[in-house]
Amino acid sequence: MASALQLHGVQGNFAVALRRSLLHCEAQSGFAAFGAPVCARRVWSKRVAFSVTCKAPSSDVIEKSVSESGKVSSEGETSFTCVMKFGGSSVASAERMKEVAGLILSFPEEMPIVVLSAMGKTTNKLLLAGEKAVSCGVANVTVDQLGVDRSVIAKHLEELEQLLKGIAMMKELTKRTQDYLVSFGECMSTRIFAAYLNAIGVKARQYDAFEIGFITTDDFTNADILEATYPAVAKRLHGDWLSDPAIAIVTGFLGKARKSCAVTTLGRGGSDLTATAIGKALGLPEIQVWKDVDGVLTCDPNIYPQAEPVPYLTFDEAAELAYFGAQVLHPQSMRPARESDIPVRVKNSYNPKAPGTLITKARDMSKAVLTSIVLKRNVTMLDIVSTRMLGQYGFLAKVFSIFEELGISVDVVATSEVSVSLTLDPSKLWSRELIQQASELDHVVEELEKIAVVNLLQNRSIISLIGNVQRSSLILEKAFRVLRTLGVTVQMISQGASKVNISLVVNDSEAEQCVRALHSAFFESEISELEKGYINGNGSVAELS
Ligand SMILES: Nc1ncnc2c1ncn2[C@@H]1O[C@H](COP(=O)(O)OP(=O)(O)O)[C@@H](O)[C@H]1O
Ligand SMILES: N[C@@H](CC(=O)OP(=O)(O)O)C(=O)O
Repeated sequence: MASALQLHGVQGNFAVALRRSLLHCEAQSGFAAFGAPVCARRVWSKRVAFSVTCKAPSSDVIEKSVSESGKVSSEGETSFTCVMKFGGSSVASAERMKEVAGLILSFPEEMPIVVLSAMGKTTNKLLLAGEKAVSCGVANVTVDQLGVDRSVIAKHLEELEQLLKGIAMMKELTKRTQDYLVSFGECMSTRIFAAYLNAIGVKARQYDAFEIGFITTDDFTNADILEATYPAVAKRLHGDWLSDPAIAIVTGFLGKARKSCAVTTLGRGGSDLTATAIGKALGLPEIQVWKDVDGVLTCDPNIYPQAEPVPYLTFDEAAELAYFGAQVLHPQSMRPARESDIPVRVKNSYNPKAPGTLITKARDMSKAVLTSIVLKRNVTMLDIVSTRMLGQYGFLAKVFSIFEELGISVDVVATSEVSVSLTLDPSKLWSRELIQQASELDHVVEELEKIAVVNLLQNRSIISLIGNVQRSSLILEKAFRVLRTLGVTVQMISQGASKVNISLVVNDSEAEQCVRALHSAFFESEISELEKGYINGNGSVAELS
């Protein structure tokens, strides 16, 4: 290992620290304004050959676990330089896979660990196939188009067929079986991609996450990664690299349940979390998530196509944005990156030159007001008013203990001495089902009615204003002027717990119009004078009445 360090003339620890501080400077100073962050990466890569081995921040963990295997020196070095995650939209077809391969190879200085999602909408198709117990058949076509031998996935296609027959016979699809079923999507996309890289002469090795140490809870369809994952994954990837270097192609989204040892999934969009977890495990200098948009945008482009990329975000902003419904990032994906302080770059695989979004621990907030607007639809809200007199202590404790007993998580909360309004989290599959199951909601209400008068309000939306809450007066003043103009009544507001988010609850039917008008007011300077008008659904400006 020492020879690698001598060869490049850079001490591993120093290399990581230097690259991190460059990224930090970029976030603090808006360095990207002088050129895309990718340019900064290239400059850096030229100055310091980036195949340099580097000591990872979590090296104490790696050091211990890997040295136990006798495969690595006590330095705990790794030669992977970054993790690159490509989502379903990036690898939707054979053509796209070729482009992604070209993109990876366009960074010759990088030795990436590549995390892949299932191709295109495969996960949805598998879920549908599970429901209908019929086959989806997308993978065979791709294999032929890439010139990859069908044997690469033949075993999986056979198994999948058997599984679907079994489901059809049993007429039952449990969450555990559902996870096993959708795992075929990632298992096949990674095998196809690795085979393609090898076929074009680039050495690649495929890994199933559940075979290399991704240990999770047994919460099928929404499992959490357990701490034991990090040393295990580091040991395996690192050890393999040392004995036989190759680009690693890892299945996103999947894990292995600690108790049952069955395949689990990390919740929809979970490959982002796989990528950040690998970044943390190996202490890599950067985590890249490649999407089909130019980074994290000022709002969902499906609601408002004029949404703009946000160049810099903090982990806190990104986590809040993801938690409150921005599909672009998995809700838990920022956790490993934040814990190990590894920058995350969100890039567009369809437009690699676009700078994307750089997510770091801190950024220059001196000019920041609003960063992004996020909408979470189909939320259930509860107004709970104590039946006791004023000054009743223990009321909130009782309310929340009921939610704890019933295993329901709560999003936004606003309280007074004798009442509490809150929204129920629809992001987890089980709670989505819960919300749909009137009988279970009735049960919640029944329990709460023992201590309070309860009003159940459905079809609500949470609009989250992510940004600099230090400027909350300005944000609220602007936001409420917009909403007043639209004639929208805000049913709940929450600010305080989070330093980067103000949440407003409105009716579902009004929410999209509110987001468009708020976007116009906060992000489009030429029409930001609220008094002048507001943005209609089609993007035109309407006069105020
Ligand atoms: N604030 C936002 N910024 C960027 N994209 C968003 C935002 N909100 C919603 N999206 C949607 O998220 C999509 C990207 O996320 P996702 O589909 O999970 O990507 P991938 O499958 O490539 O990982 C975009 O195509 C866009 O439609
Ligand atoms: N394929 C899984 C996991 C994933 O992360 O997908 P994507 O990266 O395409 O959002 C899903 O559709 O949820």
